Amino acid sequence: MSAQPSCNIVSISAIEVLDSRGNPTVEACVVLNDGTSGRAIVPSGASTGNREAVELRDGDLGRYQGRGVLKAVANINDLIAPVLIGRPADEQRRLDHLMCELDGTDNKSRLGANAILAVSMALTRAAASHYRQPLYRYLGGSNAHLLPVPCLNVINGGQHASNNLDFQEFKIVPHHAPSFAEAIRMGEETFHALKTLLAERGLGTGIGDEGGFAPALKSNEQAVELILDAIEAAGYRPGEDISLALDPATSEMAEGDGYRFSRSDNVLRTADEMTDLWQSWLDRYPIILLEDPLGEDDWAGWETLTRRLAGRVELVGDDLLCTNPELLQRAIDQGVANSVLIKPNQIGTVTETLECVTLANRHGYGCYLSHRSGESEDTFIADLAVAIGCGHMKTGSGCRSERVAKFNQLLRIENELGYQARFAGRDAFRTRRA
Ligand SMILES: C=C(OP(=O)(O)O)C(=O)O
Ligand SMILES: [Mg+2]
Repeated sequence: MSAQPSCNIVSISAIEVLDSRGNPTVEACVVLNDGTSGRAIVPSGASTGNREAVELRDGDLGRYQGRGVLKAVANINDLIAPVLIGRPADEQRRLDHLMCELDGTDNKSRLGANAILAVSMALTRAAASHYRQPLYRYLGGSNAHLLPVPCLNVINGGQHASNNLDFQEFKIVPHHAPSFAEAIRMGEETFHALKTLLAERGLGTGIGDEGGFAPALKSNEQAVELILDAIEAAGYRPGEDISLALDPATSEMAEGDGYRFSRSDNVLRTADEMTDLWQSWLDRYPIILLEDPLGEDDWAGWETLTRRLAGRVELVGDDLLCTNPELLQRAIDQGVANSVLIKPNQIGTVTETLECVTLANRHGYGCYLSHRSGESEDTFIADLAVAIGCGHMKTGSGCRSERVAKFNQLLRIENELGYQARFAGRDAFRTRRA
């Protein structure tokens, strides 16, 4: 029997590249002694949670209005590379741990979560390439077979558009499909039907950061009603074939103890009034997932909301939980939410992302995988979705290449898996109490 050739790291390098908003971000490249390599680009959020790991920006260097990432790039080239070179790339947990130790802070503010994650993801890719395995199989093993339900963000508001919608994401969820490919087709047909309908009604068809339309509308409700009309116009049944998911990103609306809808009616609502509002929306509309229905500091409000609504809808903590196992443990202990949003750059390593997924699985919480509003052509999260079998993911809408890249990667994976592939469907969504 021949010995397995080693996969020692021979070089790690980084450069500044651009994200989908035209802002700089970090790309890392890891090369191994067998000649294989891995490359990864980190994304960037706009409506970020306060407890996210720190994205290091240059701030005062006069480039890109302070948004440059040359410090993060230098941290990879000068600080991380010397520590990791010579070590085996398939020791992901050890290497991620070493980077965290080298950083030495609770929130990765010294090296930058953007620096650490770029290397962490590039290491995974390099190791997968060394073992000649697709990324989803290297990460997920032989059980990686479940294709996620795509949640397409077809109307953008909040921090992702400069219109008058308070809520950030209005998504369609094509769950009644035999395959991922068919679900994407249903989603894109509805997206195009929505474009036609907006144009017919004299509404704008320009798009927001995540590729959804960003029209000026009378109310948040009107966005939902337009989408329901579009689903029917495309020939599908709202709630049966295609349901709705919302991310109102309410941390952005928090004011004192309440939430101000400053873009529409300007009313300040209490947490209880917000919960009443969501309950009335659940009564009226086929919504199966609500993300950040209350703000990141409103744990008391979340407890009540979870008691009232977790039996009816998936309640996802994004800003509240920040892909952070410690915050997720608190949610589990307090009976808050029944699902966690998974964004690798909120926590900063592949290892800690997988730890958060494991914790969620152990306690019956859903894992809802997510892109960021500032994305790139990197498709790591598409493979990650299949690897962890999370069953549902959001990655924007189908007219921006950085979002389409993820759909296309999932189409490739489904095709490659052939008869082994299974589409998650509606069962992927939690409707149970925490
Ligand atoms: C994807 C999101 O937006 P951002 O990347 O701006 O945080 C979100 O809030 O879920
Ligand atoms: Mg969110």
